[in-house]
Amino acid sequence: MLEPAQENPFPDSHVLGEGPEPHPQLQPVLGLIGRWHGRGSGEYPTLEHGFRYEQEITFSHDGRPFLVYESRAWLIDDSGTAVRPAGRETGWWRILPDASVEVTLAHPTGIVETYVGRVSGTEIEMATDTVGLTPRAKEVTGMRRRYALEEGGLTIVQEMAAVGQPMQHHLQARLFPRKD
Ligand code: HEM
Repeated sequence: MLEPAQENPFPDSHVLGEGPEPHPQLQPVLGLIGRWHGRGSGEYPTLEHGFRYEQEITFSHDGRPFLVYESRAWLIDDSGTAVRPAGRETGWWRILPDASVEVTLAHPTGIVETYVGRVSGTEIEMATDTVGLTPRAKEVTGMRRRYALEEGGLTIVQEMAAVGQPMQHHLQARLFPRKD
């Protein structure tokens, strides 16, 4: 019997120039690949107070035409001290030959979203196509996201329709590349 491979021969990479060659379809989103870290703030009309957070995102790839996406956020107080973990999500960003994107995201809050969108230059806009909810998840009916690479950073803005409220602002953040 053959010995099993000791190492996965198809590793992910979040560093351009290391690991597999990025698939040519990833050309429009190469600038996203890497690790990002920064701060944001959020609000929603059902919440008494707005909030501030830090966020870490990793975009990686394994040579196929999709990005592996993971995001973690934690709330911070006015002095910047970490308070508690907050939004966390993971998923896949399929990049199609016409620079359209199809994204699937899963959340620990019982929510699964699919998005459709488009890359235009250094900007990606997407909106939910479907939202799946487990029986006790909060009622989220739609989300819109905009990711923009500008001035060496990544700006993210998210709008949400949820808990009986129409589509409106929930989050905005500005992230910068991490060196590790
Ligand atoms: C950076 C990511 C995110 C952060 C830091 C964040 C933070 C928050 C905070 C602090 C609250 C107030 C309730 C609480 O204290 O937990 C909240 C409420 C909520 N968030 Fe977010 N959120 C994030 C992403 C998302 C995403 C991706 C969704 C939907 C898929 C979402 C949906 C909601 C909903 C439905 C509520 C409840 C509103 C209510 O019941 O009044 N959030 N969020």
